[in-house]
Amino acid sequence: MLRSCAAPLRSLGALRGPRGGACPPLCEPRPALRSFSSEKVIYKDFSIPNPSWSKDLRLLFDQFMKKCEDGSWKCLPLYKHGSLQRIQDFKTFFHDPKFTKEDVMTQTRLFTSSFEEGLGFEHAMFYNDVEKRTVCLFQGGLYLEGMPGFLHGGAIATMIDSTLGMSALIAGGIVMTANLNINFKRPIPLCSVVVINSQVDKVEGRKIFVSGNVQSADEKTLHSEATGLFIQLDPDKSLT
Ligand SMILES: CCCCCCCCCCCC(=O)SCCNC(=O)CCNC(=O)[C@H](O)C(C)(C)COP(=O)(O)OP(=O)(O)OC[C@H]1O[C@@H](n2cnc3c(N)ncnc32)[C@H](O)[C@@H]1OP(=O)(O)O
Repeated sequence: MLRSCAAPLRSLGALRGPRGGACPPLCEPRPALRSFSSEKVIYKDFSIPNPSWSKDLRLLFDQFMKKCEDGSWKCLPLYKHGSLQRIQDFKTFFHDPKFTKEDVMTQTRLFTSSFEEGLGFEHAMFYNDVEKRTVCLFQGGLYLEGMPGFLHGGAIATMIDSTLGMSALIAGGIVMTANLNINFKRPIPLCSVVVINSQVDKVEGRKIFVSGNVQSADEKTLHSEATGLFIQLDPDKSLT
């Protein structure tokens, strides 16, 4: 029997905005309670400003929060373990305890949320349902260095994958990246703030085509352009 795992993110209650009641005032911690087996664990939402955020990042964040007020944009929560419902969906349909045991699963962390404050991927994501666009505000920290003083290409690719992936995830439920193409056009200085834009271009069956770019906060520099193909997972197929 085909089990549907393609519930759009919005119907899973993971999107939040001031009107929706889930986005609390700026700069307040937004803890979430998740139960894992019989254990209750408190998770912190990492998409809120912290002291490592530069003025530019705070300014952009505030601008996007303002856009959330009329409901056109939603801020997306970021936990060390990813979107809670998505985790459960993936686990239900695709996690194989043969490869990763339950006790190990309790210790995992979402890659982009695994650095200490300010040293890694400081970011916040916003989504516009009408335009099918996801925007990520990203400040890459000191531990993401590639060439001296600049961000590592892999770190840039990670955030592009995450942002384009979020667009695909919202459109198609549980997806994985099948293909990601990036043209790196200008390097990104460490600790600077960039805006990653992404939108769903086309959906063909289980294939979700997404494109995007990375721009400086003042929109004067185009750092990268990217396209991605994300595949909606088939619950009748094993991943391994
Ligand atoms: C900040 C925190 C936020 C958190 C936000 C998090 C967002 C998530 C972003 C991170 C996601 C990742 O990095 S995921 C990690 C990296 N990705 C992976 O490890 C995936 C490894 N690959 C796979 O497991 C598999 O190839 C799949 C699941 C992608 C597809 O396998 P499948 O389900 O068997 O599908 P399959 O039948 O092969 O293909 C379905 C259709 O897609 C086409 N297709 C498949 N692959 C390709 C391809 N590379 N290029 C072109 N076309 C392709 C096929 O031709 C077919 O077309 P047609 O015949 O139907 O026309």
